Amino acid sequence: MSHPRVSDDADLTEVERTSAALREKARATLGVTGDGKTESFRALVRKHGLSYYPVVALGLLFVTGAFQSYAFTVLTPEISRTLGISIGAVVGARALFQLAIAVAPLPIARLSQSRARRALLCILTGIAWSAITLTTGFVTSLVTLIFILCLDGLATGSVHALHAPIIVDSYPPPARVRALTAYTAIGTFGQALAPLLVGILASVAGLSWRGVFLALGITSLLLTLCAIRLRDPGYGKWDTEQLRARVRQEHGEAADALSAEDVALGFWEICRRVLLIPTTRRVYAGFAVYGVLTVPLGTFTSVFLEQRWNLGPGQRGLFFSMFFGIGVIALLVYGSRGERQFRASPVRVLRAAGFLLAGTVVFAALGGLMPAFVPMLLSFGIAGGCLGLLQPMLGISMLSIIPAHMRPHAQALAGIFIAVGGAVGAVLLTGVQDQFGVGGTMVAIAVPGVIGAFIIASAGRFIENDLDRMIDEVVEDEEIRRIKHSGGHLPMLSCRGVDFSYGQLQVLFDVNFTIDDGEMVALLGVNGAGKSTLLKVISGIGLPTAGSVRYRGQEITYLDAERRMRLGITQIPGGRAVFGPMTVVENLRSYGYTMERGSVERGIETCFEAFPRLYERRNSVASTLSGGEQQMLGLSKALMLRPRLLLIDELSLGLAPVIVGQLLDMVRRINADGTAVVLVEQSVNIALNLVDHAYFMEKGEMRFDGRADDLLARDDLLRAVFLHGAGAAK
Ligand SMILES: Nc1ncnc2c1ncn2[C@@H]1O[C@H](COP(=O)(O)OP(=O)(O)OP(=O)(O)O)[C@@H](O)[C@H]1O
Repeated sequence: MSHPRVSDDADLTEVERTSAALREKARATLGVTGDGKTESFRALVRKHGLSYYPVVALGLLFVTGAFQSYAFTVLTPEISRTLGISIGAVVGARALFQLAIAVAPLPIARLSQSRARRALLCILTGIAWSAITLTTGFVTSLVTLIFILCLDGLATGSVHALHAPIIVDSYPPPARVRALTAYTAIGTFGQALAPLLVGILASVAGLSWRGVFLALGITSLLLTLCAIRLRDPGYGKWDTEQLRARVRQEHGEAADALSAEDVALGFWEICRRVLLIPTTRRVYAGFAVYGVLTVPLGTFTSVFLEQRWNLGPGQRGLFFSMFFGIGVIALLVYGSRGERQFRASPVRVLRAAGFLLAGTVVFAALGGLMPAFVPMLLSFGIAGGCLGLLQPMLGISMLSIIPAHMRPHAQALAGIFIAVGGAVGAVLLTGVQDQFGVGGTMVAIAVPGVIGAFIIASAGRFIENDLDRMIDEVVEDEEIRRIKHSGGHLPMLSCRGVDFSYGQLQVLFDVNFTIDDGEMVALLGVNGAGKSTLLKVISGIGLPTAGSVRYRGQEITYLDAERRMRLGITQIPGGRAVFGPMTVVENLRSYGYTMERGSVERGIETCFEAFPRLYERRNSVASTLSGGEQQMLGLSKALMLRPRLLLIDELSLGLAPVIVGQLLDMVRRINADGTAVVLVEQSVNIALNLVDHAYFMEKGEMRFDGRADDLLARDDLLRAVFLHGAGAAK
């Protein structure tokens, strides 16, 4: 028999109780109070001894980032004439620029992953893009233009990855929407100022486009220097860390000095985890449409203004100033209203964002169709107002549901979606321009825009759930630390509230499962109940859509399968768990690829001692082995790796009783040597003979969790197994 179960899950029940008790307080800590009341921004800044500097400094960096881009937008016709390249080529070069912007945030997020040095990265990239803007004045061909634009795009990456997360970490949740809108307002003001400045430099000061870039480069450098005192506030100071403190308060404990866990997710694991959040996915779809709008549309609008309305660079500069200027006004007016909306419910913010996106495209299309100048200006003005509000609204919705240290990654991914939208938009709109002229491009933008608006508004359905999920994750994490610290018992592995879906098909529902060190448990249920899926969630082959997996007290829910294997979790999948075309020895060697050479050979010896039949067939190709021999080979993986936790899926299926007996003896031995075993079995008889503790699943839910003897008394559950004719002999 396996080791007796030490844990009665009381500690984990305590975690769930605390999570439930803290949820409302936690939501308030994250700024969602449900009442929509707000204190003034100034009062909040004073109360918490904060300053306006982060908003202003980052806003200035945002402004300088805009210079190069908008000088380009306004001067597109002149640049294309001087360099002798078509408008299509310029739009293509801009698409590459967007691609560079898209790629850049990823390494920037990576650089700030383990250490909070976001401010430093922002300043350095600010200096870099100032130098690049300056150099743009010396471009002589399409190739150098593309090169410069790509460099600029790479430097601009920090805006996407780091600015909003720094703002969010610099101010407490009740002030965040306003801090973010104020930052966006300063940046948008820069977007309004940049074209105006370009217009003035080009027409009033009479500079060529090259001169304009030189002047902007110097201005950009001076503004960047104003941000030099920016410091990183640290990750999650106002939210996730506050939530942790609340957990400790709940238990009347002082802040403890536990060290951080070392199962930190890697870069791609974080990206994958962010992409699993339903709200985030929809918001990203919205960002893609935002990219279609902002990237190529700016360039086409400039050409549209020249061709349709004969506007020179100065007048075009004025036009864009108006466009973004209205965005600034909208942001200033919206700031506190947005804060109230968010506090009442973030669903409202997302719905409003959907409307605004629809408004932007519809009014931009109308602007393209207007026969008279003033109505055209008015339409674009309204579009500018809507567009200005979009980014902070999408930004705050997304960042509020993502743990602090993952926010740069989330922003970086948003940048990619904007860029992909931009690139697709450039291709589509160039096609439309060829067919229907530049006015047609303005109208064409309405279609994807309205679709994007619906997608964003639909994210509202998920955001409340996703917010609670983040809260639960942090609270649970802190609870576990506390239990560990106070010497409470934690099971070796625990799955709490696990949901899992294959695409749209949900197959696990709120599943709880635990196993102790050295224990052997059975996981039973009819075909299709979700047993194999639960094993996949534990071993990391599948990632849950909700819930957590903890192993030796550490959260591993989103850790790669390979990393889990190195931590001691090994799965022997159901059916033929071998590499068919390889020989027995080659299969054994492949299991040991994480081990040292000497131990691999020793491990192979052990397997041959345990299964002499395998030794006889050592040079045979695995696909020619019998079912029982293949299972012996599969089980040898555990003998080689000596895992802490072994997950075995249907060892006995279709095998003769004598073979099953041999295999099970081996499982017993492995377990007796200290490996905990989860045995998924169709045969109730076999399973219950081996274990003290059993689980029973039905239709994706855990229907029984208790002593194996007690399960035998549950006819209601076991009858299902017998009716399915699953081979139970009891
Ligand atoms: N790759 C997949 N894609 C889509 N659906 C899947 C996939 N794998 C399993 N499913 C579905 O998920 C549900 C649970 O399957 P799972 O294999 O986890 O059940 P099980 O309890 O292990 O059953 P069995 O004992 O037959 O292996 C089933 O309805 C199955 O059809």
